[in-house]
Amino acid sequence: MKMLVLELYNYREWTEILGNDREWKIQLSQHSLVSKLLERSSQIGGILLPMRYDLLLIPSDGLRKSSLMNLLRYSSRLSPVAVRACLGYGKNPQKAQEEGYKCVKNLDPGQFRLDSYPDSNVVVAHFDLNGFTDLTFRTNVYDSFVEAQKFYMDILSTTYHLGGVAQYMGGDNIVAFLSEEEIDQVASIVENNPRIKVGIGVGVNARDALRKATKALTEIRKERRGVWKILQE
Ligand SMILES: Nc1nc2c(ncn2[C@@H]2O[C@H](COP(=O)(O)OP(=O)(O)OP(=O)(O)O)[C@@H](O)[C@H]2O)c(=O)[nH]1
Repeated sequence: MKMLVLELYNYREWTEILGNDREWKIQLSQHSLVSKLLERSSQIGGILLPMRYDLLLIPSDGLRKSSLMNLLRYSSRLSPVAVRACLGYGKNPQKAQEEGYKCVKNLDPGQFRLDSYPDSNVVVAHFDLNGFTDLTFRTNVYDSFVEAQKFYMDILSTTYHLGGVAQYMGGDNIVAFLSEEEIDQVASIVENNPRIKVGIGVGVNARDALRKATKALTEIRKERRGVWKILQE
């Protein structure tokens, strides 16, 4: 599996020159950059996973090298600091990003390294809590946010051990990128927990897999049965 690792070089030093009244400026800069790179990565069939905001990931199986190179040049124009990036390759998303980060740390600012590797199918597990919006026991916004974050931590730690990379997507939605070998393990996660359901998508690239995972979730809702569903075609 392939994972593009982007690093905003010397990001801490940049934040410090903004002075004490900086947090709003950092948030503005980060969300603006993520928004533009999300759009560009989706246009080429991928998705941006913001992670720490100074270290960002793009699942890259099924994406053209030329498209990734154009995206990186674009990111350099937008970023407040130099960008360096490397395409990592490994047996699962976690190993791929690990290899990518090892490579990035040896690059000069502004340098990109996109070696050629074979493509794998992209597997996305889209997890969702049942009845999240209509649970009346919650008394305020913050309780629902805390519940969603607890759910995120549960999924993050479970999929971590499967070599996955998870990202909170808003509401009660968590997506995890995994290798095809781990699909059966995902099903067992939800079979033991009636509160959650998962749609699994297998695609030629991240956007295709995400679309199928969301479609699988929608079908589970319609059928109102089953806690997991896999869509591959
Ligand atoms: N990122 C993302 N957020 C979503 C999606 N669908 C809904 N949301 C958000 O998640 C919240 C919960 O939506 P749902 O999961 O559909 O609501 P629910 O009450 O859990 O309904 P069921 O899942 O059918 O039990 C919504 O208020 C939205 O904020 C999605 O596909 N992706």
